[in-house]
Amino acid sequence: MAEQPEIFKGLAGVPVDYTAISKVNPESNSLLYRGYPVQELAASATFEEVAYLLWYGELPDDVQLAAFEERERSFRGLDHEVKRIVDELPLTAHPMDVVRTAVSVIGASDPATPDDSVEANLDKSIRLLAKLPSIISYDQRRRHELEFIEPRDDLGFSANFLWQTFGEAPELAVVNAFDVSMILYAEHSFNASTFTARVITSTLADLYSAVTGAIGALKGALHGGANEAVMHTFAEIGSADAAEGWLDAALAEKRKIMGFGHRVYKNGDSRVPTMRDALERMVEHYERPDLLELYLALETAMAERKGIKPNLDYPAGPVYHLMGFDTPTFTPLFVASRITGWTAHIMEQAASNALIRPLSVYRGVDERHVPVKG
Ligand SMILES: CC(=O)SCCNC(=O)CCNC(=O)[C@H](O)C(C)(C)COP(=O)(O)OP(=O)(O)OC[C@H]1O[C@@H](n2cnc3c(N)ncnc32)[C@H](O)[C@@H]1OP(=O)(O)O
Ligand SMILES: O=C([O-])CC(=O)C(=O)O
Repeated sequence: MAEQPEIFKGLAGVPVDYTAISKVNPESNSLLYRGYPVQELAASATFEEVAYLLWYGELPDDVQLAAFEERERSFRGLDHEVKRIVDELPLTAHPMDVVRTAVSVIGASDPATPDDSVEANLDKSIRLLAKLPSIISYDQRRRHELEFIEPRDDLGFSANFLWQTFGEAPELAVVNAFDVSMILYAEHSFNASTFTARVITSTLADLYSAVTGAIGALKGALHGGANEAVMHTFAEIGSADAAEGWLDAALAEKRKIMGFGHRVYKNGDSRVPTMRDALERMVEHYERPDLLELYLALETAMAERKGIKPNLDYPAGPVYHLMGFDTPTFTPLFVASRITGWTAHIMEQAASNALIRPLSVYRGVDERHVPVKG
């Protein structure tokens, strides 16, 4: 019998291409965006600066940043057509389905959709970055029978996002924590949704098609959907003293504990300490020490039972909860950030393309023949 090729299920451990956008290093537990450690960016840059860095390869100077911010702010509004189609979607639709549909509508209405020049793709990317907060806040508010709040062009990305969602001038501490989450979620090499975007781009399909596919890939609980699942877990557990018992029962049922584990990091996610600091600040701000106690109790129990550490979704979920976002809106918040990384990868793939088409090893029934009738 012919020797069977080795199969790498889930492409685990298989390098499939080069990238200059980010470097995930599990050995040093570090993450670099275009060479800069993500912790330094979270401490000293804004999310807009990080978006610029991911797309253009360098941090902007003051003039470049001012021009970039002005452009981003000018695209924040939503066309009537997008609102009309969102309004037609049932409230049973998950907010990720709403975001996916809205991006698809924007792509179908944009005359520049087939233009795959770098300039056109940068333009589409900044438009999507600017519009996603409007889409997400519009959807959360319609579910509470609240009117859409028009974007403000005197606020940065994160402050405006919070303003459009809650209709109150957000406090600086909250804006900062939200901005940190956007920076940390922005980019992570060949994760499942980014790879999906690259596969779609590799067929020469347009940027909107690639982003729509990436949103679908992010929705699943093994990827972006885990930030929502963390809050469901917390609701199920109730309080810190119930965490150990809950975990033992969940593990006995062979359940995956959402917000823990990672395909690449096996000794903790490089982004968690920064996001956990933000969580601690928010717990203090909103006076919810009980939430941090529950967070720590489950983290400790998971370390003891399985030796598995949290990923970024574990601290991000409770931060968004404290800010007042509805739980099903958490993964769309991930989209609002990751649009930067996805589109940077779409442009990188387009610039050095090869159709992505791996092989499979057939193990179905042997060749057979359709019986001749009559
Ligand atoms: C921003 C992000 O997208 S980060 C990822 C968010 N996803 C989650 O939080 C979902 C929960 N986590 C998981 O399901 C996994 O850790 C994944 C999918 C993220 C990574 O999975 P893989 O690299 O395929 O690792 P794999 O699933 O093979 O896990 C290895 C072992 O650890 C166990 N394990 C890994 N994560 C978990 C978990 N969260 N809960 C319980 N057990 C786990 C597996 O059951 C497996 O055990 P076994 O060897 O006894 O079968
Ligand atoms: O890298 C991954 O597999 C998942 C992840 O953490 C991310 O996309 O941020």
